[in-house]
Amino acid sequence: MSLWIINGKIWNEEKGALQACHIQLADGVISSIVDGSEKADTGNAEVIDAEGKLVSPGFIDMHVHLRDPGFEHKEDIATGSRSAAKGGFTTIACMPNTRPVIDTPETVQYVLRKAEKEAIVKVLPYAAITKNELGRELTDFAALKEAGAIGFTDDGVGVQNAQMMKNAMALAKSLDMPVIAHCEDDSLVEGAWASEGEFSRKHGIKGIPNESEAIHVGRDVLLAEATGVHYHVCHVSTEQSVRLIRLAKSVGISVTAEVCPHHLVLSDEDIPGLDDANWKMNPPLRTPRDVQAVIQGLEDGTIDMIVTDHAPHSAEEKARGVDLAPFGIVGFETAFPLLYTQFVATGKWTLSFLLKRMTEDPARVFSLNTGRLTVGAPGDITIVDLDSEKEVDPQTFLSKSNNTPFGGWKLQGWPVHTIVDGKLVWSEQSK
Ligand SMILES: NC(=O)N[C@@H](CC(=O)O)C(=O)O
Ligand SMILES: [Zn+2]
Ligand SMILES: [Zn+2]
Repeated sequence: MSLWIINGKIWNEEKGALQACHIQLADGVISSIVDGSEKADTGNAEVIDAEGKLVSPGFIDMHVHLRDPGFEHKEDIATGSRSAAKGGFTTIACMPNTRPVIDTPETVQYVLRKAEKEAIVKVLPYAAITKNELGRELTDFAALKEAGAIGFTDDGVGVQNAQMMKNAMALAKSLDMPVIAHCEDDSLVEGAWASEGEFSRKHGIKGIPNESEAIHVGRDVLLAEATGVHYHVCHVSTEQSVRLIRLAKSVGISVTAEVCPHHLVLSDEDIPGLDDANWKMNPPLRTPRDVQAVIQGLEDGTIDMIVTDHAPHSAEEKARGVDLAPFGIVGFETAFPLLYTQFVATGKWTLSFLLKRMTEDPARVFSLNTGRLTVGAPGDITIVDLDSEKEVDPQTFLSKSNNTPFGGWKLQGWPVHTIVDGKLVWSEQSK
């Protein structure tokens, strides 16, 4: 079976421009790329007429929450994967803060088997650093790796004990596996949900200080230096963290980092008030100065990639009020149009800059065999209508949850087809 994508446009790096082309996919891989001025010999193959739309490597999201097992009222592997496909993602890496926590080989296998049966995109599971993410006892890293985990993280909470983190890093290093860290010192955060800044001052509420994140980043880059592990920082949100990662990279420490669309686009000063928990996420929206610093960090290569941290929660849970509602927002179905509209359509970034942070760079950092459009590469492709403009309507999300602060935003550049291993898995027309 072969599939042709005709009349699309791919980014040509040398020319710094989009170039017309036809792409053939066969046996799951990209089998030929033909210049758009030539005629594609499609024979009796299935054909997608991309009509001048962007043909990109499928987006890769190395930080997502699929909530399966245990919290399937928020999301499950099937719906999470459909939501991802609609956002143009073809590979997603899911976090272990499920119930049970993904801390045994059996649970890793559960995720992989269910993904094999029900997911329409590639799902890569992380396993927990500590049992039940309680920070007390390391999991069996060797067995978890053997079962198919791609890295270790206690995302959702920070590893509070430095010796525990150092032991985890040494063990991960011996297995050639990365440690992925949610950086948060609990003692500095207690009871707060918004950042220390204009918003917390105006409303007279306790703020989360920037050091709560950066103190772990500083500790961990030193531990990464001591152990030699590949250390990856989750959802970087502060100026201080960016500074520490930049310094660590400059002295050759093996550190990489990610940032979320919401931390690039929103600050605490955008939070409308105290009655909408769709503005509550972890890390919190920081000050405009931090937003500028994470943008700068991404632009100068300190931060390697963009991830959504897709964190679905039910409407009922989010309606409990800002103090009681869980932290987190969904991200798959708004990520690309949000960043395209804010940074590419405004001329701040080139299209290729954005695409690389969502394709090539995560693939490079996590050694994934995908993320590029070359003959022989897996047929993971996203087709985007860069001209289409649409309002974000959370009610139309394929995710089970619709906890987003971006409802009603008018955005440009919506994915229209998603192809995984040469197979069309989602189309705008099919909804
Ligand atoms: N980001 C969030 O606000 N929430 C995440 C946990 C996490 O990513 O730390 C969740 O699991 O809901
Ligand atoms: Zn986290
Ligand atoms: Zn997360």
